[in-house]
Amino acid sequence: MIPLYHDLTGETVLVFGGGAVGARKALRFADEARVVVVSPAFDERLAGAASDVELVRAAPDADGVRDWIDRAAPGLVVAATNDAAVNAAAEAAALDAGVLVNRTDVSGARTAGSVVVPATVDDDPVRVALSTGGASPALSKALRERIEAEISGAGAMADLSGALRQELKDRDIPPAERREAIRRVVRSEGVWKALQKGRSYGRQEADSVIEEVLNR
Ligand SMILES: C[C@@]1(CC(=O)O)c2cc3[nH]c(cc4nc(cc5[nH]c(cc(n2)[C@H]1CCC(=O)O)[C@@](C)(CC(=O)O)[C@@H]5CCC(=O)O)C(CC(=O)O)=C4CCC(=O)O)c(CCC(=O)O)c3CC(=O)O
Ligand SMILES: NC(=O)C1=CN([C@@H]2O[C@H](COP(=O)(O)OP(=O)(O)OC[C@H]3O[C@@H](n4cnc5c(N)ncnc54)[C@H](O)[C@@H]3O)[C@@H](O)[C@H]2O)C=CC1
Repeated sequence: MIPLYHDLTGETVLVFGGGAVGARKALRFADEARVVVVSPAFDERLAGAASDVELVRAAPDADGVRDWIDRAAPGLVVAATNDAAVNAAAEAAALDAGVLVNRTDVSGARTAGSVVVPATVDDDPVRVALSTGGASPALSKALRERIEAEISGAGAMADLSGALRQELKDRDIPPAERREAIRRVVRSEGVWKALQKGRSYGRQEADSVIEEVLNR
């Protein structure tokens, strides 16, 4: 499996099963996509939340699942019921329709078009995705918690170094120096520390790192 980042803006994600797992996936995808959950019952996190998730009370059988996929024209189907036959039908129908599918009740062998949801750490615009290839989701979660602590502040660093990188380009600094300067900024403990106090402190510290490289 090759990890890719997929923009689901403007797409529909169709989730079968509104239990704990269906709810978790639905709320995750609702950050970006339109989400529809089809299920006879809903986890309280879905039922309670005044969220953007559309709840449809129904318990389609294998054929019904196919109809739902045809009508909703989703970009991604999530099979998260506690009925393996319904999940299998959702997977088959999605693959027939050329739609990506996340089967939540199986690990291991995947077919083309089937996707796994990784554990993620988000510090916008930085995003880490982590998978164990389905071997141990609990380990994905544990590693995610470690990485969360490890990369705290990465979003601010991405914003700052992204801006500096553009400024150096605009100043026509030769590529080799530009790269060296940016590489030093993102590795500088001083800049990371200063950024915790605020962007302008980080900026000041980064400027001195950059000047040191440019004045060599
Ligand atoms: C294959 C995959 C398919 C998919 O869902 O995409 C899948 C499958 C299964 N998960 C199961 C169980 C658990 N899943 C979690 C947690 C997460 N599971 C997630 C992803 C994935 N789970 C995909 C592989 C990811 C990878 O490659 O590592 C995460 C990362 C993302 C998310 O779901 O949001 C999220 C952590 C999010 C976070 O916190 O960051 C926990 C931990 C807990 O609940 O504390 C447990 C209980 C402990 C355990 O069993 O490990 C079972 C057995 C069910 C049963 O026993 O009946 C199956 C089916 C099977 O194994 O057959
Ligand atoms: N991928 C993951 O991270 C994990 C996956 N699982 C697997 O995911 C599945 C779901 O787990 P939970 O949410 O904990 O179970 P759950 O029992 O809490 O939820 C299942 C939901 O599916 C609904 N449902 C039943 N028949 C349906 C149908 N025909 N159409 C639509 N919805 C239907 C039920 O009403 C219920 O709301 C289980 O099979 C489990 O093995 C479990 C834990 C983690």
